[in-house]
Amino acid sequence: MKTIKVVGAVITYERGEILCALRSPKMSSPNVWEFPGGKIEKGESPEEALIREIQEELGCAIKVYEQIEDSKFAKEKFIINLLTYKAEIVQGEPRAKEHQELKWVTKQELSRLDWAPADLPTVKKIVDNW
Ligand SMILES: Nc1nc2c([nH]c(=O)n2[C@H]2C[C@H](O)[C@@H](COP(=O)(O)OP(=O)(O)OP(=O)(O)O)O2)c(=O)[nH]1
Ligand SMILES: [Mg+2]
Repeated sequence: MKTIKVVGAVITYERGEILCALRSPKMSSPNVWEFPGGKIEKGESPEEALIREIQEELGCAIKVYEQIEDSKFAKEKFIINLLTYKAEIVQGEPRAKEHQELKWVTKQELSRLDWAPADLPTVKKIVDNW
C-alpha cells in the first residue's frame, strides 16, 4: 500500500494553549480535528512543507522546532505517515482559510476533541509529557 507523508504543526501560544483545526466537510477525512499541515511535496524537507502549508492554510508564518511524533495509520487505500513538530507563530494571526474551525485549547482539553486517528499518538505524548 502507498504511504503518504504528512506534516502537522503543534502550534503553541505562550506554552499554555495549542492550536487545533477542524477539517471541513469539503476536505477528505472531514469533521475531525487535526494539527494543521498537509502533504510533503517532492523535494521538500518536512520543515519546508510545514512552513508552506501553514502559510497556505492559516495565512501566517511559523518557526518549526523539534519533532514530536512519527506515526502511521492505515486508511482504506493508503497509509498516512504523520510527522508532527512543535511550532510557534512568528508573523500574522491564524485564520481558517480551509478549515471549518480553529480553536486554542489547553493540554487538558486536548483529549476531549474527536481527533483524526493518526493524531492520537501525538495527542497522548502532549497530554502525558508536557
Ligand atoms: N494536515 C493533516 N493531515 C492529517 C492529519 N492527520 C491525518 O490523518 N491527516 C490526513 C488527512 C489527509 O488524508 C492527509 C493530509 O491531507 P491534507 O488535506 O492536509 O493535505 P494538503 O493540505 O496537502 O491538501 P491537499 O493538497 O490534499 O488538498 O493526512 C493531521 O494532523 N494534519
Ligand atoms: Mg492540509
